Amino acid sequence: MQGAGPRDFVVVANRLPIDLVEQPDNGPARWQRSPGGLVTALEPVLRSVDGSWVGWTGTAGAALDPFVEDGLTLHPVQLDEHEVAEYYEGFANSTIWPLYHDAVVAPTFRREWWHAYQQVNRRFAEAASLAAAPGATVWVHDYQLQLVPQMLRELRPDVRIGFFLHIPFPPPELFLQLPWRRATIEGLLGADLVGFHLPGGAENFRYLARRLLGLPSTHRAEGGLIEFGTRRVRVGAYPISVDAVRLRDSSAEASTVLRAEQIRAELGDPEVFLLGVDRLDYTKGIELRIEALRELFQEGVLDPDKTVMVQLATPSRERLAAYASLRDVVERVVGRINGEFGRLRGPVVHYLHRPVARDELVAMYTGADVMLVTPLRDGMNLVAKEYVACHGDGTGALVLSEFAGAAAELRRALLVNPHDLEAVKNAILSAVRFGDPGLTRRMRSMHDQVMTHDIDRWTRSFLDDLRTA
Ligand SMILES: O=P(O)(O)OC[C@H]1O[C@H](O[C@H]2O[C@H](CO)[C@@H](O)[C@H](O)[C@H]2O)[C@H](O)[C@@H](O)[C@@H]1O
Ligand SMILES: Cc1cn([C@@H]2O[C@H](COP(=O)(O)OP(=O)(O)O)[C@@H](O)[C@H]2O)c(=O)[nH]c1=O
Repeated sequence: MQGAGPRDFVVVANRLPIDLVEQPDNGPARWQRSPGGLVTALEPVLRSVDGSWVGWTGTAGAALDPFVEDGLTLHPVQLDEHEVAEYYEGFANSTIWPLYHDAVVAPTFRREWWHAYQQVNRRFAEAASLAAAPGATVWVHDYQLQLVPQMLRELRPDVRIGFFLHIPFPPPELFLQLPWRRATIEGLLGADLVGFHLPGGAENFRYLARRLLGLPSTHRAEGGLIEFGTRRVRVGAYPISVDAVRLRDSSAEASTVLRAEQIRAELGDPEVFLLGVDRLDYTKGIELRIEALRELFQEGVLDPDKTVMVQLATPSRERLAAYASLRDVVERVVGRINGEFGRLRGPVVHYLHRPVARDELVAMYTGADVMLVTPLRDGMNLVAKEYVACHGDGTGALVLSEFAGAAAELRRALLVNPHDLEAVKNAILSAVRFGDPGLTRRMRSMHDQVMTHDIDRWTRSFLDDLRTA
């Protein structure tokens, strides 16, 4: 293991894999795993190549020197309070995040947020430039850092730059609303390879490069490269995945199986155990799946005495009004269903508004009969793949929104349009037909898909293409 000096491989993402979290009692701040699928996916990648990771600590405050933590070399990027408000909460999460997720909440366009976004992207590019050895490969991630590829190329023409977008890349009619649309496409074109989860995102990007910048692409047969000045930028689809072997193996461990049984017992040994696992985000469709369950109880087609749902909802972007009001909505629907159908011995929906550790999560996946994944729009949704990886024996059922990137691969899930409440209800009813051989076949086929399309394959396919781009 080298120290914190320049490396041949550098990951650049908005967040480090660990966050510095203030303690409520004014105790010393503690490091804690950062939320979200990007960290789940990239941590094993970085460990396998002994590179370094450039990112923010999740807290406004003083600059920290690079350091090594749990075997990972981390280069913290500092943000002050103002930048957290304007770059992270503003441009990243109140402009780009809603715009790229079908505008399910109206995006806000503010010039001062854009200026903060440019300023912070420049800081990340400078930090990446310091962290990268001559000729290094630098892999930039996600919507918070779309300008970094171009800025880094200006600073370090010697490095190879990949960019991967973890959220959907929107259709042109939405993207064109962005006042800084040309600068955003130019920023991304600083990369040698721009990757998306789905072919549709790659197509949207090629179309916009042509329409906004007049840049032609080569024919598909020649790779659909965008010709940008003297360079050719490769664009492609690389659906991200999970550490499938590890999940399969840990779900089969005796301690996990025992914990899964204990969880069911703690829930009162229900006949049906439904599970939801999300960041508390308005894109995830949490409230609508609980409403579907309530209607099924109300109509008498599902028995609340024999059914329990666990909904995990990690706190996310809590200072933003859209997230605070979502929390109110979710807590209201949870209160309503429990008020109407709960018993003295326990609620029908157990709602945990805090992060849950990986081991406990794997035990929940293993024990749950039905996984409910109903986002209105989602780049991929690793939770769906994690559940499938934990059910190699063909047990379980997955209700999955058509609007999650994962639906493109998990075609044998019980696919639903999450805007159609009756469809969600029907899918839940199909999922609880235990003993139906059709359900077993579905789970086995999806398990094979996830085992053969895992995180290693994603990493290799992106980095191989970057190497030859
Ligand atoms: O850093 P936060 O603001 O707390 O948000 C957490 C992460 O959320 C998003 O994750 C996405 O990446 C997943 C892996 O590719 C994908 O499965 C999911 O559909 C996306 O929503 C976000 O893109 C990350 O940058 C955030 O760190
Ligand atoms: C609630 C919860 C989740 N996790 C892990 O977080 C990620 C979530 O990734 P996904 O792609 O589904 O969505 P976002 O990136 O959040 O948009 C997944 O790996 C979960 O296992 C967790 O570890 N603990 C939790 O409590």
